[in-house]
Amino acid sequence: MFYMDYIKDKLITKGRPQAEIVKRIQKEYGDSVIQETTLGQVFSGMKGVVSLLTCTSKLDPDEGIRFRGYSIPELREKLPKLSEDGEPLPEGLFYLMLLGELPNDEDVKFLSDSWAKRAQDIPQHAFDVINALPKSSHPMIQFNSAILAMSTESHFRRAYLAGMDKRDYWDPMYEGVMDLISRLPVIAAYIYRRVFHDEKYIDPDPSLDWAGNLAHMMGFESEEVKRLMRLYMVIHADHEGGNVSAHATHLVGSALSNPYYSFSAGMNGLAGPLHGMANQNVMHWLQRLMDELGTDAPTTEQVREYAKATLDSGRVIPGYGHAVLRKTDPRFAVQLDFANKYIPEAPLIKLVKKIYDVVPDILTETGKVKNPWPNVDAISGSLLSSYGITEYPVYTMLFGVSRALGVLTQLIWDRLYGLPIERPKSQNLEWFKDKVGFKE
Ligand SMILES: CC(=O)SCCNC(=O)CCNC(=O)[C@H](O)C(C)(C)COP(=O)(O)OP(=O)(O)OC[C@H]1O[C@@H](n2cnc3c(N)ncnc32)[C@H](O)[C@@H]1OP(=O)(O)O
Ligand SMILES: O=C([O-])CC(=O)C(=O)O
Repeated sequence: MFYMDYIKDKLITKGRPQAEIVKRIQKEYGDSVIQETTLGQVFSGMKGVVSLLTCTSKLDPDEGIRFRGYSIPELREKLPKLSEDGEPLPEGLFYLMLLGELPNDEDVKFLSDSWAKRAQDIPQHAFDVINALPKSSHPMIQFNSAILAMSTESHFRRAYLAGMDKRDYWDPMYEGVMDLISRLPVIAAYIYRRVFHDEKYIDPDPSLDWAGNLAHMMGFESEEVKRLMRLYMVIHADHEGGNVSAHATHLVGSALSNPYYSFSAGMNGLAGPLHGMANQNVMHWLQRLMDELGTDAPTTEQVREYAKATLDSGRVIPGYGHAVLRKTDPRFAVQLDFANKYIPEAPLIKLVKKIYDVVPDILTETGKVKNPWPNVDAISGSLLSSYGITEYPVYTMLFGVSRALGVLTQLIWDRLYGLPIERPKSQNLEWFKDKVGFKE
């Protein structure tokens, strides 16, 4: 057993009975049919196939994400903040996802302090690995290389090799997850300053909260940027279990890979243009539009033509569409609210709104896009950029720092539940043809 803090104590008190339920339900109801699966679902990326047990958050196609039952507007109201007009602290969301209950100010302070302390012990070789890469390599390459390099510190790997009882795996997993989450902002800020600010690094300030400290280490001292960073870190944290980064983390973790290996797998998925990298691609798409038209305030007709040209050339419009959502993403809506409140005149925000007016109709006209509405990525980069974080290539990395909160919390719960290795069945094309009676 590792050092017992009160959060761990609460976790195991809640976790043991839940683990018992998982075992019992599997034993008593293992043969119950819960769903039928169509060939269309398999061939369209397993959409709608219920095949994962995830407790941290749940996605409704119309309402969007709820974290342990709480929507984003509810979180903004109920989670601890540093000031009345501030945004909720990501520490509080982590607490909620881990324990299923709302934290108080002391809980959040405990996590801020604990993460600040754990962030001090990053092994030098994690920075050496980053420095060995060309600065021109994408920040996600540098970020993920550092994550893998830090796996030398894995408590889980050591405990496993030492022959730990499998019922206790959650414990070193918790320790590794806490270390990893605490260290990601330091790594991300280091990469940002290395690539874009002449290697002029800024030391962490342990008196700051986790997201505030990230803004500080990146070189942004204003309360406004810190507030935005807290919001960004909260809204990107989790999107139930089936999205690529969450699923990849869970899948690799199911082989009892340590949290660093598991999270690294998730980050490789986040770096794909249809997932987290869409936030950077939105900015390229907007930039090209402004360059081609020579204005940051195009007309409706100009945006329509530009969007149509994108579709005609066989590309997707980044920031629009979703595999599950069927309405405007509430994460888009909350960022738009934020922008309307604080920076309504920012040219990029006006452009985002113009695109929102035009693109859904164009996507609907294709007759095939299931969700023509904007997702989180349609605005996040424009918001960051309007606040001075103008370097697009770091946006997915910032998304990754936030995503750690949800997917790594779930990894602790995976080990608490005692979930086995994941191994779905695959079949070749002949099998599917036979199954449905397909004739050539
Ligand atoms: C944090 C996140 O990961 S949010 C998502 C970020 N990704 C993006 O914004 C990229 C743009 N969006 C997309 O590519 C898609 O909407 C995805 C990847 C998000 C979802 O994909 P799917 O679930 O397969 O979407 P859907 O079932 O609606 O796709 C049907 C067709 O519409 C197309 N389509 C979907 N969204 C778009 C779009 N934004 N622009 C153009 N075409 C689109 C698909 O490419 C597909 O075309 P095809 O039949 O010729 O292959
Ligand atoms: O849910 C998804 O598939 C993609 C997404 O929006 C996320 O992971 O945040």
